[in-house]
Amino acid sequence: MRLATLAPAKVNLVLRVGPARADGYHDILSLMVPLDFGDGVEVRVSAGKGKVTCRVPGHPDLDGPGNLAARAAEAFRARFGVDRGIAIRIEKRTPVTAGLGGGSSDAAAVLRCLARAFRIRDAAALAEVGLSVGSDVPFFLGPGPAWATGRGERLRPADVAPQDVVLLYPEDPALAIRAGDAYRWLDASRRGAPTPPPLGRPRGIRAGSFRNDLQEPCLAERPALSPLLGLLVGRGATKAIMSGSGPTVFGLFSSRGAARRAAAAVTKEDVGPRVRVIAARTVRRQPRVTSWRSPRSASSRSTRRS
Ligand SMILES: C[C@](O)(CO)[C@H](O)COP(=O)(O)OP(=O)(O)OC[C@H]1O[C@@H](n2ccc(N)nc2=O)[C@H](O)[C@@H]1O
Ligand SMILES: Nc1ncnc2c1ncn2[C@@H]1O[C@H](COP(=O)(O)OP(=O)(O)OP(=O)(O)O)[C@@H](O)[C@H]1O
Repeated sequence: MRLATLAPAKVNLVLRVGPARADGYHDILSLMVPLDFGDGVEVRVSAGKGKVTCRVPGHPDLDGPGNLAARAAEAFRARFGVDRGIAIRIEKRTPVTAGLGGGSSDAAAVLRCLARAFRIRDAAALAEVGLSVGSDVPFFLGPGPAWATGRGERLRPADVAPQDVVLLYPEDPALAIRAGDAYRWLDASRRGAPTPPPLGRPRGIRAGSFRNDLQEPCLAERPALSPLLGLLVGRGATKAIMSGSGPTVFGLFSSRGAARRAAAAVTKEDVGPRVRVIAARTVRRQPRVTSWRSPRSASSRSTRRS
């Protein structure tokens, strides 16, 4: 059986971060929204016993068992007692280590495909498997925009009208930021400072309240990101913030046309040759899974949508 879906990138419109917990993670309050671009993920389930394999054409560093998508498939097999072979192929379009949740989304896409293939309807068990792979994975298993609390695994759907955004992703590896470092820098910046106010609860969805607590410490460590935020505002963004643990920054625009014009107006002279500019839109729903069965096992419906 062959299944395919899109693994959307995400932005955090709000990311508030509490103090470090005893387990090393932080409680967050985040408004997470999928985008209309991302990776293509294909999963082939063999008829008999087999291994998990993972290929990412053009990204040999992401091939193999260490890929979050492969780890999700292994965790799925262990949790649901599956021993069939699973071959994963990822068409990588989302920038890597960008703060756009690419790896987590690939992992969730594989879990969505496998849940469909093995008729798993226990959403809580699937979310647990996802969380064992990463804090952002449960969000990508959900239906769409959501307020995330806890480590990111407690989700409440949010009604977010499509937002037009321009992303600026600096490709220079010296600017990459690992999520653990971003949280550590925040903790260090808060040492000796007054205790931050409690995280509060999900609130109304207003551009004025969009903010990211990881931004300030990340800009202190990566000063080259500050001009990118200024540039987005200079090109008409109503607000510009960093996504997740960065280094991607994004600006919000009043329409798709305004976002496209702003993206086209950002030149290499403005940002240098190594900043990728992407005009995108937030979406209300995660993409669907499509499946094909081999002719022998096919029922009367050869292509179905969930
Ligand atoms: C920055 C965000 O992308 C916002 O959505 C997420 O909080 C990070 O999610 P992720 O990349 O899936 O992160 P994980 O792989 O679970 O964790 C990587 C590291 O980030 C830190 N981490 C992550 C999530 C969280 N709520 N608190 C943390 O302190 C921990 O040091 C952890 O070891
Ligand atoms: N399928 C995958 N796609 C991208 N990165 C992956 C994948 N599998 C493993 N990785 C590794 O995971 C790390 C984080 O990559 P990813 O692109 O998910 O970061 P991110 O966008 O910053 O994530 P987040 O926003 O969830 O913190 C990278 O070091 C990368 O090598």
